[in-house]
Amino acid sequence: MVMKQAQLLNGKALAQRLQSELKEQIQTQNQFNRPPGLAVLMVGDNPASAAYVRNKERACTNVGIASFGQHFEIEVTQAELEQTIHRLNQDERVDGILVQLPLPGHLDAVALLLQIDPDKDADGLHPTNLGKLVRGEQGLRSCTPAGVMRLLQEYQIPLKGKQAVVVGRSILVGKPLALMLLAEDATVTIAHSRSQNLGAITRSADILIGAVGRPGLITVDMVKPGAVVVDVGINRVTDGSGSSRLVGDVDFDAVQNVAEYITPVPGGIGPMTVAMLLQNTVTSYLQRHQ
Ligand SMILES: Nc1nc2c(c(=O)[nH]1)N[C@@H](CN(C=O)c1ccc(C(=O)N[C@@H](CCC(=O)O)C(=O)O)cc1)CN2
Ligand SMILES: [Mg+2]
Repeated sequence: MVMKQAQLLNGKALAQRLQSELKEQIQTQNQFNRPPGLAVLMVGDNPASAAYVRNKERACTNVGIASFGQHFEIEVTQAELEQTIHRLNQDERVDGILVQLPLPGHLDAVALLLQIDPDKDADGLHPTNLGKLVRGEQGLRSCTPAGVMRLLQEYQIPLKGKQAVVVGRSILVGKPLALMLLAEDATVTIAHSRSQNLGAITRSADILIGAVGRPGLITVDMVKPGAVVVDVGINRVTDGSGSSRLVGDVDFDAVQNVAEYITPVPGGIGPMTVAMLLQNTVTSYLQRHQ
């Protein structure tokens, strides 16, 4: 039997297009006599975080957003970081501030995010912006879930009345994504690594999102034929020969034979996260001048 392969939801291509559009928008509008500005705060030397921060800063340069990022030694105190955020809140050149997560254990990320001016909250993680999402009001939206929604929209995936299952309940992805799907009239279930009968839940999904951070969590028997499968997991795994590669939470090779659409890792939601961050920064830039 010839199996029909799923169509790829190409986040990398869409992210590149969105970046080109933002670049043009920034070049042609430039109405405030300065470029938009983004400050990425990074603590310590976690190699994955350092790579993401480099990605973000490179993307800023590409589209014409000025970077005001700072890298701190792992010993930095909560007070020092809070002072930096307060200074950036006051800095007129800065439209977006984000704290790269995760932070080392001695720092309180929740308390830190609370210090960011909600109008400069490029990651959409301040309680004010999360509260606006819960209430269905406009506000800055978290980048990874916003990237998922934008990619689904691009491929005109119908959401209204559909069963969406989000596996993962993080504040960065699972919870906000569930609310965004709900706002589009999907019927939403949040499951997680402790859910009983996970396979039975995921098999009910027309739209299945893997967002736990565990390689191979979503196996082919857990996917309804014809489902749209979005893989938010980004896991670096090392194979027997010692070389490492990135995989998501979904067993891509098997699942692509039953799904209708699927996101690859890499090249799916990761690049969309960066594109949404740039977009949020430009949105703040425009709104701060209104
Ligand atoms: N403050 C935040 N921290 C973290 C977030 C976030 O949105 N805000 N998300 C993740 C990491 N992340 C951004 O920070 C991120 C992860 C991956 C990518 C990406 O483009 N991945 C590429 C592959 C890159 C590679 O080869 O290593 C892809 O998937 O194609 C961008 C951003 C945790 N922390
Ligand atoms: Mg992310």
